[in-house]
Amino acid sequence: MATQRIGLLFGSFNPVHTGHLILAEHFATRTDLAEVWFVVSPHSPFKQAADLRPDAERLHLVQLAIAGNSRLRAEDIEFSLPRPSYTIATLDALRQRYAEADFVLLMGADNLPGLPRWQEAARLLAEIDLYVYPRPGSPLPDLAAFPRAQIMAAPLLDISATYIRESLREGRSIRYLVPAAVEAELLK
Ligand SMILES: Nc1ncnc2c1ncn2[C@@H]1O[C@H](COP(=O)(O)OP(=O)(O)OP(=O)(O)O)[C@@H](O)[C@H]1O
Ligand SMILES: O=C(O)c1ccc[n+]([C@@H]2O[C@H](COP(=O)([O-])O)[C@@H](O)[C@H]2O)c1
Repeated sequence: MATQRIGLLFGSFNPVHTGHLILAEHFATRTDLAEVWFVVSPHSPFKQAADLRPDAERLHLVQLAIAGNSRLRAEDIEFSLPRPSYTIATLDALRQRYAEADFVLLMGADNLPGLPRWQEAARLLAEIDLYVYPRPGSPLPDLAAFPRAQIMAAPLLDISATYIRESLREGRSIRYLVPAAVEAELLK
C-alpha cells in the first residue's frame, strides 16, 4: 500500500464538539493529508482527570460524531499505553501498528510554545511534521525552534469542551455545538 499522510489530532474530547470536527474536516479535505485521526487520550499529561467522562464514553462520542466520514477516524491506541499519555510513546506505538502511514501532528498555535516541555520533545520534534493552525487571541509562534513545523490556517469555531460541559451543567442548549447524535447521547 502507498504511504498516506495521516493527521493526528490529540485530545481529551470531553466531549468532542463541532470545533474539532470543522478543524479535522478542513485538514482531511484541503491539505495533503488523506485522513485525520482523533487520538482519544485517557489522561493528558497537563490536565486533571477529575471531571473526565470514562474513556470508552469519550471514544464512543467521537465515533458517533464522525460516523459515515471515511476520512476521519477514532483511534483508541492510548487506552492500552501507560498513563499519562505521552505523545512520543503514542507515536512509537502508532508507527509500529501502521507502518505504512506517515503521521503529521496537528496542533493549535497556543500549544506549540509548551511542546519543548513534553516527554522526549527533541526526538518528537525531529521525527514528525507539525501543522500548526493559528488560534484567535494567540500570537503566531516563532517557528525557529521547530524546523518541521508549518503554519496552516484553518476555519475555527470559538467553542471548547469546557463550554459544552458548562452548558450541560447549567441545562443550556448544546444544539449545533455538537453533532445531533452526540447531543442525543449527552442528554440521555
Ligand atoms: N474550537 C476549536 N477549534 C480548533 N481546535 C480546537 C478547538 N477546541 C479544541 N481544539 C483543539 O483540539 C485538540 C483537542 O481538544 P481538547 O479535547 O483538549 O478539547 P478542548 O475543547 O480544548 O477541551 P477543554 O475545554 O476540555 O480543555 C486540542 O489540540 C485543542 O487545542
Ligand atoms: O507528550 C507529552 O508530554 C504531552 C504533554 C501535554 C500534552 N500532550 C498531548 O497534547 C494533547 C492535547 O493536550 P491538552 O492538555 O490540551 O488536552 C493531549 O491529548 C496529549 O496527547 C502531550
